[in-house]
Amino acid sequence: MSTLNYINSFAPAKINLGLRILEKRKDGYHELRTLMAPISIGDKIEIELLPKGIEFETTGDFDVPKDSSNLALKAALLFLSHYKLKIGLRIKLTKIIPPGAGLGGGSSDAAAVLTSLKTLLSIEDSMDNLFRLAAQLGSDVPFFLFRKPALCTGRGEILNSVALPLPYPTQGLLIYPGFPVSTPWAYKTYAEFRQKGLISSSLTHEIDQPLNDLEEPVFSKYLWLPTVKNWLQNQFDPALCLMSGSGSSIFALFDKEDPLFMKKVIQHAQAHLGSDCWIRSFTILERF
Ligand SMILES: C[C@@](CO)(OP(=O)(O)O)[C@H](O)COP(=O)(O)OP(=O)(O)OC[C@H]1O[C@@H](n2ccc(N)nc2=O)[C@H](O)[C@@H]1O
Ligand SMILES: Nc1ncnc2c1ncn2[C@@H]1O[C@H](COP(=O)(O)OP(=O)(O)O)[C@@H](O)[C@H]1O
Repeated sequence: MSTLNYINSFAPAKINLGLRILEKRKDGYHELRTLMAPISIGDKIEIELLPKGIEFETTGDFDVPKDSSNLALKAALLFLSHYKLKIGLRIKLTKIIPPGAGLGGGSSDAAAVLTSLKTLLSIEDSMDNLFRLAAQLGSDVPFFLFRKPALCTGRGEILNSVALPLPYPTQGLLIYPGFPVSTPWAYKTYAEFRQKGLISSSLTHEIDQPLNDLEEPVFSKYLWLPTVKNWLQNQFDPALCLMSGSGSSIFALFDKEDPLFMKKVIQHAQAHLGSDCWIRSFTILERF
C-alpha cells in the first residue's frame, strides 16, 4: 500500500476530428472510425482515502448527477468491487466541461478515477485489465486511459496510435450552445435515417474524410447547430470545423498560432452568437 492518501488529476475533454459510422452491429452499437484528440479544457478530480464510507461531491461550472449514475462515482465503485477493496473514499469532481456536449466529460472523469485509484492504492495489475474496466463504463472511456490522440475503431474502444503531429492545426475555438444532445438519441436517429435512405454522407465519401456522420441527424433537430457551423466557416475560414461526437458542441481549428487572433475570434463570436453560448479557445494535447 502506498503512503499517499490524496491525489488530484486533470480530466481533459476530447474532440472528434472526424467520426465515420460503418454499420450498426448486432449488439446495438455502431462500428466506428473516429480520430479523437484530448484538449486543454478539462475537469478536476480529487480523491482522498478514508477509513470507511464513500463521499462524493461535485462543484464547478455545470451541474451533473450526484448519485451513482455519475460516471466518476460509478468508476470508483466498479474499481473497488473489481479489486475487492474495503477502503473508504472522498471524491470531489470540479466540473468545467459542459455535459452532453460531445466532449466526453463523463468518460474522462471515469478514466481519471480509474488511473488515480490504481496509483493511490498501488494496484500492480496490468493496464490491460484497467482498459477492460474502462470499456465496461463506456465506449469512450478507454481513449482517456490512452492519454493521446488515437484513431478509435470498434464501438470506439479499440485504440490505434496515430502519427504525430496531426494533419490538422492544434489551436481551436469551441462553442457549446447552452443545451445538451443525448448520445443514444443521436445514434438511434442516425440508424433510423439510414434505414429510410435519408443519410447522404455515409459511405458515399472516403471513410477517412474529416466528416462527422452524426451531424446530419443531429442538425435536423437542433437547427441552431448548422447555423453556428456555417457562421464560423463563413466568418473565419477555419482549417476544420465540425460538430464534436454526438454534439452539441461545434469546434473550429485554425492555422494561425496567434493568441491575439484567437482573442478577436472569441470576442466576435461572443458578440454575434449571444450570451447562451459558452465559447472558449483550446489547444489539442499531444499527450496529457
Ligand atoms: C458519440 C461519441 C463519439 O466519441 O462521443 P460523445 O458524443 O458521447 O462524447 C461516442 O461514440 C459515444 O461514446 P460513449 O458516450 O462512451 O457511449 P456509450 O455510453 O458507450 O453508449 C451510449 C449509447 O450510444 C450508442 N452508441 C455508442 C457508441 C457506439 N459506437 N455506437 C452506439 O450506437 C448506443 O446506443 C449506446 O447505448
Ligand atoms: N461525471 C460526469 N460528467 C458529465 N456528465 C455525466 C457525468 N456522469 C454522468 N453524466 C451524465 O452523462 C450525460 C452525458 O455527459 P457527457 O459525458 O459530458 O457528454 P457526452 O456523452 O456528450 O460527451 C450527462 O447528461 C449526465 O447526465
